[in-house]
Amino acid sequence: MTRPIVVLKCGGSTLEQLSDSFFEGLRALQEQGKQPVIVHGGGPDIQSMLQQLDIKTEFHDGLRKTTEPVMNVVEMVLAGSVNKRLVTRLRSFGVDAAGLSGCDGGLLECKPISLETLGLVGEVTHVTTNVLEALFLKGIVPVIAPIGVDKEGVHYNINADTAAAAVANALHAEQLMFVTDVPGILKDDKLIQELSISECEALISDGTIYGGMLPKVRAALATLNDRLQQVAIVNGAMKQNNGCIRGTTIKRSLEVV
Ligand SMILES: Nc1ncnc2c1ncn2[C@@H]1O[C@H](COP(=O)(O)OP(=O)(O)O)[C@@H](O)[C@H]1O
Ligand SMILES: CC(=O)N[C@@H](CCC(=O)OP(=O)(O)O)C(=O)O
Repeated sequence: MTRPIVVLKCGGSTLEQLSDSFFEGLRALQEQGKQPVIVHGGGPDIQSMLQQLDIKTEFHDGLRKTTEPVMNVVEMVLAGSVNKRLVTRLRSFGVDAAGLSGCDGGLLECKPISLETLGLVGEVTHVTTNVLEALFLKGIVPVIAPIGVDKEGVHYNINADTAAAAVANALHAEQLMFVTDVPGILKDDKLIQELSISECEALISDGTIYGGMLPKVRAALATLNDRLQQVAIVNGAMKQNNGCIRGTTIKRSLEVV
């Protein structure tokens, strides 16, 4: 029997600020018999490398238009430096972790969203979980860079929030948490602790939820199901209180405790 799966998406905005208690909390999860899986972003690191190389990029609806030269940088940064830095930090806290990208073991199969508008940006069509299951047997925490591969072997750039949601769905995760650089969903600078699906939709419509928060909330809404009744958005830099970080919980039904 596989342990209950907890998928944590660590945003590029927060990777360098992750608190010691975040890593201690992760170790505590393992000690409680849970199997953490990490999917990470790396938007700011990609941006800075593209600037150093003087390669221009543009965004459409929060997604980076990915030409071939951009893709080379995205893969180098995400599957290379960001992934390995995170694995090293986890291991320094006694969490046995191994890094992989969505190409390894055919983990994230994808197809282009729109070659014309977005270039090599992929949407996940299938998650091949074999390689993850092999790591689970050894109690290793997979650390996944959101690079996908299509049937022809072409590599794609996948938004890390949507990659995390696809992984959570495929693994029938018990918990999905988006770890980011804000305390949760804010309205007029105040944290909203709980939201229903319809309240989220209203906050998207009135522009309260915008930019980088949009793919997180959309991914959360797409992932809620009978098994996964709630999704959390939390700040990775905050000190945890008894393994628990306050943030926003998006609930399928507000009656769920
Ligand atoms: N209602 C909101 N509450 C909080 N943050 C929001 C909201 N709407 C948009 N944001 C933005 O979303 C950002 C988080 O998304 P992003 O920068 O993509 O982070 P990550 O790298 O963690 O995915 C916040 O820093 C904030 O600028
Ligand atoms: C298609 C697309 O936009 N991909 C993202 C992948 C990284 C990511 O999602 O990183 P964050 O979680 O830090 O935002 C990008 O190129 O920036």
